Amino acid sequence: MAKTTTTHEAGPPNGVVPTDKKDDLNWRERFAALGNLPAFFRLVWEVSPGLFIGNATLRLIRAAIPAATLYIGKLIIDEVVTLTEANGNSDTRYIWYLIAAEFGLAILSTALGRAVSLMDGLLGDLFANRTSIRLMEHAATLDLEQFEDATFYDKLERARRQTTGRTVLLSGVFGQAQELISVGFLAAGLAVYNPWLLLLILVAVTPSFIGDNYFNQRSYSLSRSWTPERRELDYLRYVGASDETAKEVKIFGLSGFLIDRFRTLSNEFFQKNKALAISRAGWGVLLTGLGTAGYYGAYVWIVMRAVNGQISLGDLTFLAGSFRQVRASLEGILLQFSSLTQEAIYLQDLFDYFAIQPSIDSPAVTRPFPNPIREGFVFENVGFKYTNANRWALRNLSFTLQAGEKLALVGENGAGKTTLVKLLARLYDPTEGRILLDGYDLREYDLLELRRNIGVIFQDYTRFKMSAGTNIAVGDIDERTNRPRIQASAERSLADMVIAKLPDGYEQQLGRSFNKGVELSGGEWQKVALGRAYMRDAQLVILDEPTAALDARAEYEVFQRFIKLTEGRSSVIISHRFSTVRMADRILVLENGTLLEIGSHAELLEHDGRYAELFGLQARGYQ
Ligand SMILES: Nc1ncnc2c1ncn2[C@@H]1O[C@H](COP(=O)(O)OP(=O)(O)OP(=O)(O)O)[C@@H](O)[C@H]1O
Repeated sequence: MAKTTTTHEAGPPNGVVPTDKKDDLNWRERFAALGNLPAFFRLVWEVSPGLFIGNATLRLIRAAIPAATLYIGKLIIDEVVTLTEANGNSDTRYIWYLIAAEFGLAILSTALGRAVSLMDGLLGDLFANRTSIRLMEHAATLDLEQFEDATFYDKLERARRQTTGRTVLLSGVFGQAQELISVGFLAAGLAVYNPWLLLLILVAVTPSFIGDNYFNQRSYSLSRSWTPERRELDYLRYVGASDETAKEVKIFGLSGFLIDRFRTLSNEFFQKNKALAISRAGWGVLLTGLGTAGYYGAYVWIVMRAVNGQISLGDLTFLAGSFRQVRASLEGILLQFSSLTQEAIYLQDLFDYFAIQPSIDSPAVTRPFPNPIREGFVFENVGFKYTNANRWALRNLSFTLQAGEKLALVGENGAGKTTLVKLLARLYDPTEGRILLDGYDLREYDLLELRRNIGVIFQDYTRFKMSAGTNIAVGDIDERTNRPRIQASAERSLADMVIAKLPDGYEQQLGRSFNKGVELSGGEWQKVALGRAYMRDAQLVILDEPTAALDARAEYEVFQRFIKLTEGRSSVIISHRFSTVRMADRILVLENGTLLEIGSHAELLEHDGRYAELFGLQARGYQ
């Protein structure tokens, strides 16, 4: 791959192409999305059954409070009327009990409200952590190729957003259930007086419900169809204001260009959103106006009945209060319902992401990994094409990497060297042909065991913003506390000299993103990354140009040591420096994804083909 940077920094994804446009969801799909709720609750339950049950119980109790409070209010007013009529000749103890009861309910309601939001918060945090962990666990199982696909990235980004936003759904659904039960109590009270009142309420709240649903659907469609652009916005924000890119942004004066692009994109989104928000607000006023009219219609009816002496003053306050509450709660429930279906649809993105399955995996029955490797790796007519590419990155490739052999790969940029290495480590599987290890297809071995036996240091290795010691230990992370081993690896890769100069030595935080972090030079980073190759007891060690930033003397020394220290083990070295390449037992020359020549340095010079030509070119350059 023609790369312009040498390292892979932990930044946001780039590469923005249109994604799948499943943006217009109808009612049926919205209801179907509610089907995600049971799975969601299973996840919440797994997080903490205790908090789950506690939350549900407290909410149930709280649901009964509004109806009880209103009813006690009615009793108080009726009692006041009785006491007034009795002209002070009556016992007032009863009314004090009633007031005490109402006070008790008010205190209970506040206490329960606090307890419930505390539990919501705790559950939400636990859920967010658990989902983030699952997200990372799942990402670890997926194919490298899936990460290079823009549609996949959109899914991943939507899923990532789910990890933090789902607390809203959590309290939303619990709150809905609580409100529904609460409405049930109040509605029962209303129905005793007149069931038609309930029908009137339903008619009054329906228009605004339909309106809200419609607008929620449109805003979901808008936000979803804008996923790629939002990713681009994130990316622009990152490139425009990050320590990683600041150098080039300044030198090339890119900030104007980046800001213009950001402004154009964000403004376009803002305009679309604004249009939607304005029309939503306008319709909202009209439709809720209808609801209000319905409410006052019923209110007039209740007041007239009280005036005519058909119901008591207490009944009047109870009915008017119940009516107002039922209407507000129903409106809330219906409103919440549409945002609930919306949340449930977003949830679909999370489950979609978890449903993605890797295609590169271990077979059900695996073959024991050879230790030691006896015959080596055999490429049999191997061809590979990247999914999104229309040309073959490798084609008709047949050769053997013998056990214990040191093989160098040579070829121009884009010839397919890195791709070949990725096939060896099963980051991809061949599109055509097969790769055998000791006579059996690589796909027959356990994937993790294969990877454990292969150590690769890529040219775009990751500069982890962690300690120097950890940056070496990632070569075999289980050994991260094994300081002698880390030190031995550092000595072998010449990183020990780099680390000796750091104030905190192996504990030194690297990279400037964190407090007290120290930045290394390109060559120093490479020496640290090279240490990873020595951490692992791999049978095949691959170095994909990890020495490009080293000075000539350091590279020579690194490879001298490498050849000596990996004695008896197979290795593959990719380098554009022929002084390094010639140290290998054999050299494989790739051109446009095909094998041009293979042989030892002497043989290839003798052959006087492309290798001899390139070698001569570089040698002359030094004369
Ligand atoms: N992830 C990818 N998706 C699509 N095409 C890719 C991908 N990676 C590499 N390619 C293409 O495959 C071809 C071979 O790339 P590869 O990285 O193997 O070359 P290379 O020989 O290692 O090059 P270099 O010397 O520049 O590192 C190139 O044409 C490149 O554009």
